[in-house]
Amino acid sequence: MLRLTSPKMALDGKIAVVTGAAVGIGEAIARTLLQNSATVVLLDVNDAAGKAVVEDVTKQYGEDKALFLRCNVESEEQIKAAFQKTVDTFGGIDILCNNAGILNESEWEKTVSVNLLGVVRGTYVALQHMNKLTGGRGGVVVNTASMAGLGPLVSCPVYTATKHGVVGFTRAMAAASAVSGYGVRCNAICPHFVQTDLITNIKSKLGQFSHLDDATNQMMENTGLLTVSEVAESVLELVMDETKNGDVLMILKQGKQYITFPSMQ
Ligand SMILES: NC(=O)c1ccc[n+]([C@@H]2O[C@H](COP(=O)([O-])OP(=O)(O)OC[C@H]3O[C@@H](n4cnc5c(N)ncnc54)[C@H](O)[C@@H]3O)[C@@H](O)[C@H]2O)c1
Ligand SMILES: CCCCC[C@H](O)CC\C=C/C=C/C=C/[C@@H](O)[C@@H](O)CCCC(=O)O
Repeated sequence: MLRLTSPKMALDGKIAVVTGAAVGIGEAIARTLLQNSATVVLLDVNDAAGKAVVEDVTKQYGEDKALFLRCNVESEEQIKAAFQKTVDTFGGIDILCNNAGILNESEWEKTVSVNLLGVVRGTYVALQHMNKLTGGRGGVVVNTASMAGLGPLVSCPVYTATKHGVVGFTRAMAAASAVSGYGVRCNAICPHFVQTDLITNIKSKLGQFSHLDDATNQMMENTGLLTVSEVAESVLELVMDETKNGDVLMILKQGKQYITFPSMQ
């Protein structure tokens, strides 16, 4: 295939928004998209860390390639403002990575609000800008689910529910978009355990299920930990491969695999 640009230029001119981008998987996603020439807007509630990432990547990729905006994905108002600022500043949105997420089985309603409702809010507001039927130029949404979106994590029933919801919402949105002609692809990643802040001090996050932390820790020991870069590379694959819509990519230490779901026909 004749490449008109180098692979690293593949996202030149594309505008990406990444939620939960200040640290962890989201930061790695943002950096990987920047490495591939996208312009990236980083959204997070951690101002200090988010601004530090932008300061660092600006040295590497130049001015006007990255912007941090404080945005709590629990707030539709803040999401609308951040996305409008993105469009006003850079001219549109081509890529959305709904990545922000927490694990807290005590504050389980907050976990639902961030992990599931935040993905719905982000997708619906982004569609107002990306949908070809309403003046957008199409694009792709990649949602960060989890292996806990494919099977139960015994110590985190609500977290598990949110991630199952992200997988189901992603697949349904992909189908709705394809049938409606929105021109927006929707995919999800399901990583196993990744070395980030989210998996530190697990016992303190399990609430009434804290007595089950041994089971989870044992699973973690058995499987090993993914790096954030390994996860970000999978997000890049789903962004770049325009054949991917409604796809769910499971990411394990020993490799990655697209999930096949039972046919509804
Ligand atoms: N670490 C893992 O083992 C693992 C595995 C699979 C999936 N995930 C998922 O990956 C995503 C990122 O998690 P991580 O491991 O990088 O965690 P992390 O705690 O290192 O980073 C999460 C980021 O999201 C931000 N955030 C939290 N609540 C927010 C909100 N309301 N609005 C905006 N930003 C918010 C945090 O400030 C932080 O910067 C989450 O959705 C998580 O469920 C994590
Ligand atoms: C308490 C830590 C929470 C980390 C949450 C992250 O999203 C990472 C989730 C990682 C692994 C989840 C594994 C879920 C496994 C279940 O699907 C189940 O199949 C496991 C049953 C035991 C087994 O079959 O090995």
